[in-house]
Amino acid sequence: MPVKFRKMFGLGNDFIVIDARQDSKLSAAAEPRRATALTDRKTGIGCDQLIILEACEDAMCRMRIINADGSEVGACGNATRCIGGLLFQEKPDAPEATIRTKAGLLRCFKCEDPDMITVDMGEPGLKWEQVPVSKEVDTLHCKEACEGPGLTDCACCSMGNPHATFFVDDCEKVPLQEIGHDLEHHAFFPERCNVSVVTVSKDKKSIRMRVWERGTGITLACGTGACATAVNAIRRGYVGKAENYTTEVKMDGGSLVITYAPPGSGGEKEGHVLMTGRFDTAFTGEIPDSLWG
Ligand SMILES: N[C@H](CCC[C@H](N)C(=O)O)C(=O)O
Repeated sequence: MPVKFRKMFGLGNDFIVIDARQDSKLSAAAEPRRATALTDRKTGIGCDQLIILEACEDAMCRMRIINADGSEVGACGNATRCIGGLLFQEKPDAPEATIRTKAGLLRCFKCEDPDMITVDMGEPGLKWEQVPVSKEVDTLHCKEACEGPGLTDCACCSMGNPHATFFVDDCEKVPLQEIGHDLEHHAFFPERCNVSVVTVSKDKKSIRMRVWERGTGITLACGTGACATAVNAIRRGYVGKAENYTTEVKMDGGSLVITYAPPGSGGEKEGHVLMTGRFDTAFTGEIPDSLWG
């Protein structure tokens, strides 16, 4: 029986989704050899991440995230919106959609626009050991990894996966394709990292972001990266109470609206990161036996 999949994407960040909730044997897709065969854009079906849904006792599903290089990781914001949308299509009257990942339990909420989802991405990890980075530093101002043209100023945090945000005058000019791999693998990041180069708009209402993703390379959008960028910009005071701790993160594939009211700032969700944006389903298909092996 051929294995079915859905091709979904969030702002151009694209996913092969395999639903193993009724057949746990399909979790075999997570094996690195099979995962990389599927994600390969030349010889496979092609995607940034492979997403596997599994049955879960304390959530509507478990979501496993495998990067294009076969590495399994803890969080994927764009995929979380896609799976949240899928769960609401299955249960339209559910007040929320819950997804368990390696990083924790995520709650998704419907928006007025049926193609949009809001996700409570939980609390960012702000301590050096939470990111993680290799030594005790102030994660808001890290000089250690600033090795690249124009990179002098980095802030780090975890969204269930490690992120480095480089604030620069003009992120369009950063040669991310050339320097992304070395930054991802910099010794300062013992679990590697996702790298964003960002420029805050003059009116403080938005942030332009380009991203090199751990285990995948440059993508059109990164949900957890947009969250990390907004958290680090708010921590630095580039966006604040006047903007209701909300900013728009503009990526190559489109924008996400992120709210992060820091602990003690008031508000029912203070300390949590809320991400709102589109999700799309492109098509469904069957995996050729040659790729499943
Ligand atoms: N490359 C990331 C996983 C996917 C994150 C991204 N696609 C998102 O939307 O958050 C990592 O290794 O942590």
